[in-house]
Amino acid sequence: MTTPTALPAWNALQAHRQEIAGQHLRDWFAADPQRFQRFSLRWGDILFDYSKHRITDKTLGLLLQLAEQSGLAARIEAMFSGEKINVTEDRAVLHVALRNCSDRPIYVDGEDVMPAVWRVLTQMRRFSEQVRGGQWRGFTGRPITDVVNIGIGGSDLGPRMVTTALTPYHKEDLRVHYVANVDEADLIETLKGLDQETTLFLVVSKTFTTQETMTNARSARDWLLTAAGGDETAIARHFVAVSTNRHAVQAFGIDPENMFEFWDWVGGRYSLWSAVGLSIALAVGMDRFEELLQGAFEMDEHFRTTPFSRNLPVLMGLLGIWYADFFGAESHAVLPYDQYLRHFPDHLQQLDMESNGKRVDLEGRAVDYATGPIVWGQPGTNGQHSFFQLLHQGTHLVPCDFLVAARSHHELGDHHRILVANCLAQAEALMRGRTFEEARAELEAEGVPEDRLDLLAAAKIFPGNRPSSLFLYPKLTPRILGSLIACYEHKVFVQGAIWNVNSFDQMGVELGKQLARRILPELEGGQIGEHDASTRALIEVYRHWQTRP
Ligand SMILES: O=P(O)(O)OC[C@H]1O[C@H](O)[C@H](O)[C@@H](O)[C@@H]1O
Repeated sequence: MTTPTALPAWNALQAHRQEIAGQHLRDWFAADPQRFQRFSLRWGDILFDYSKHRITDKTLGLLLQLAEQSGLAARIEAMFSGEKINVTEDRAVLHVALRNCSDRPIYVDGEDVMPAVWRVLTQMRRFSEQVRGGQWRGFTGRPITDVVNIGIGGSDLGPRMVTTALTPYHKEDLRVHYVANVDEADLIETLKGLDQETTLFLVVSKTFTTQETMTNARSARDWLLTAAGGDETAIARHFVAVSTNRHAVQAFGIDPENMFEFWDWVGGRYSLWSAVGLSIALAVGMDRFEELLQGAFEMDEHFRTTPFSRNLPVLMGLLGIWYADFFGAESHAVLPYDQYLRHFPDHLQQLDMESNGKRVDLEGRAVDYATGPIVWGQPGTNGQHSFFQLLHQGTHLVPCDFLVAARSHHELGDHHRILVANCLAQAEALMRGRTFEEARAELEAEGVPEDRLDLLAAAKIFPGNRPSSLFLYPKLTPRILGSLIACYEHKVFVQGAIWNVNSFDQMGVELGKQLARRILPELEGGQIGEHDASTRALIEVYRHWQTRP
């Protein structure tokens, strides 16, 4: 596999970057009435506007060449056909199989995985219908009113984000909660007001060894048993597990009958489509969950079969590379103008940063180009009243993604119109900016005294030329949401393929875990082992403060 910087298109892009250095998006728009038509894409019910990017036809041509030269097409084919592209863990990467709504078989090691996928989907349907229909009863015979998903990382963020996004579709008398943090405050605050007799726990962990999840699950089990008078048979009515590790599930005391399986070819941050999404199915019902899968499947088909020049995730991926590697942009903001998508940036942080936050390539060589960006964001309009200042006038270039629905799930005065107006206005302002002359003229018209005009006008300059994409769709339905999430997954794939990194392992999370295992007994009073002076002193002070009243 070639390092991207050695590809002819990479050098050409570097030269081209210099070529367009002094040029401004507002002039490009003024000179070309067709700019929006040329740089936007209508895919089903999703409109993707990428005309407010620092690109010309030539830029796009070169970026597409980069994709071709890097062998992206073969990489896509390798993923969809079950090749073990996660080379360090020697695993296939097949979240696409979880939403394969076609009758195409998908093979891993010569075995079609689809029958197992369908079996678990059927199990999820049966179980969620029982719980939602009130037939599944707690240990005293009462129906379930509250579901608590215990999991962290991919076993939390995806399901939490989707469940929140689909709030308008929830069954009203079944509440779904999420506990992730090992900080006891998370579990304690969640359990406040819940009733042991009517609470169902989903212990969700791919490995079933994650310290935070196991600790929370044990405390939840104790909480249940206190109310059940220590009767362990109650556990079967109140605990189900979602995992790849049957053995550990049994060892924890959860009946294998109550286990929902998934497989090592599903990465944690790509797992919401599997039984890891059980909390989603409980909240919105299995029909809606399957609509979510359908939306993702449609995006998969688009990604797999559409020429790169009209391929949504490919375009997104290439635009990200353009800024990360040729403009030095270090971060990427995701700004959903949708309160229900408030956890979308959190999910994308894990998806993108755990996938492409890598410093060695597929051959183990340290890379000398930028890889995955720092992803961050908040729902609009809230962000406008805090960090948008920096987006507009700061010294950093931050490419932004705006997401907004044309219609709300509610009708309340002109709220939604105001929301949309703000979203479009922010993208426009970032792009066009405001010149010194414009600012000065406005101030003059407002009657600002002559001696303050220059100073104020200087402060009111917006350089503009700041890039953004915008997704517009009719309404946030399960299907649209499925397509959007899958689109971001594939965008991450495209970038990882071009950067020549393994987007599917996460070695960077291990070292801290190992050291925490060493430090834990030292905090409990054991002998303090080898540490740097800082860590040792912190352990000592911690221990000292345990003895203070
Ligand atoms: O699902 P689990 O095995 O409990 O893993 C939960 C999370 O923890 C790990 O540290 C990984 O970094 C994540 O990718 C994973 O999603």
